[in-house]
Amino acid sequence: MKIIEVKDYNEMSLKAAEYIIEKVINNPRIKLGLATGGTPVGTYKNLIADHRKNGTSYQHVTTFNLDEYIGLSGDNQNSYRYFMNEQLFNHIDVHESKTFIPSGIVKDMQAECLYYDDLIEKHGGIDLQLLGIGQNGHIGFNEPGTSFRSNTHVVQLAPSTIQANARFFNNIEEVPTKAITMGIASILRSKEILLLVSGESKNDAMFKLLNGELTENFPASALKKHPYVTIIADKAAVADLKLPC
Ligand SMILES: O=P(O)(O)OC[C@H]1O[C@](O)(CO)[C@@H](O)[C@@H]1O
Repeated sequence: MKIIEVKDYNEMSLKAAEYIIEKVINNPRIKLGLATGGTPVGTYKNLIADHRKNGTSYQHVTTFNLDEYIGLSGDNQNSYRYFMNEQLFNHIDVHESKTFIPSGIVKDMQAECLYYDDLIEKHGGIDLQLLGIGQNGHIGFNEPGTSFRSNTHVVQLAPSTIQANARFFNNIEEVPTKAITMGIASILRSKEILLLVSGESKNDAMFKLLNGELTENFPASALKKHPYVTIIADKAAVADLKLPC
């Protein structure tokens, strides 16, 4: 794992955007794996600013998001489809038909899970997967205890995740308790992974990621098995941690 330490959230967001832009310029047909949550918002802002200023085009780019809440349709303001439209897709020239997010409202969720992994595979796989990390080490919505062999699946969200994500809802009761997420194996099939980590609240997760063992009790530790992982972490996230040189 390569670790890039930066000053703060803004620098992390800028560096991450530069990283992605370079990949898009080098491969205009790139398949990007995208994430939601607070962490990538600044990165998306920088991608939009660059698109407006320098004209980086996403016309031929295909995107796959990690996860979606069960029960929320795309026009629900708390759905991840809505989030992605608002935070990125509506502001760049990506084709809507090339932006994929698992559906949280179809009747047959098992079929949707199989379909999503299949869809990614049919597109030749994800070239670059952007990730955030939960305080409990979740990646996507893969909570502690998730099998490293998991493909896209339906999950029961951990109380700590519901609590952490309640800030986006009117009250905690509105936070869905289930989600559909790419599994750990689905994520690890990406050719390259870019993990963003910011803030003191992620310090403990960073410590476990760098110093802890490979264990399904800490989902992000699966990233140790991947040959091409870059982490961009800010000072608060790595404070007092010994970083490998
Ligand atoms: O970026 P945040 O809001 O801290 O969330 C961390 C992770 O948890 C999730 O919100 C749950 O999937 C991810 O989207 C995100 O990467």
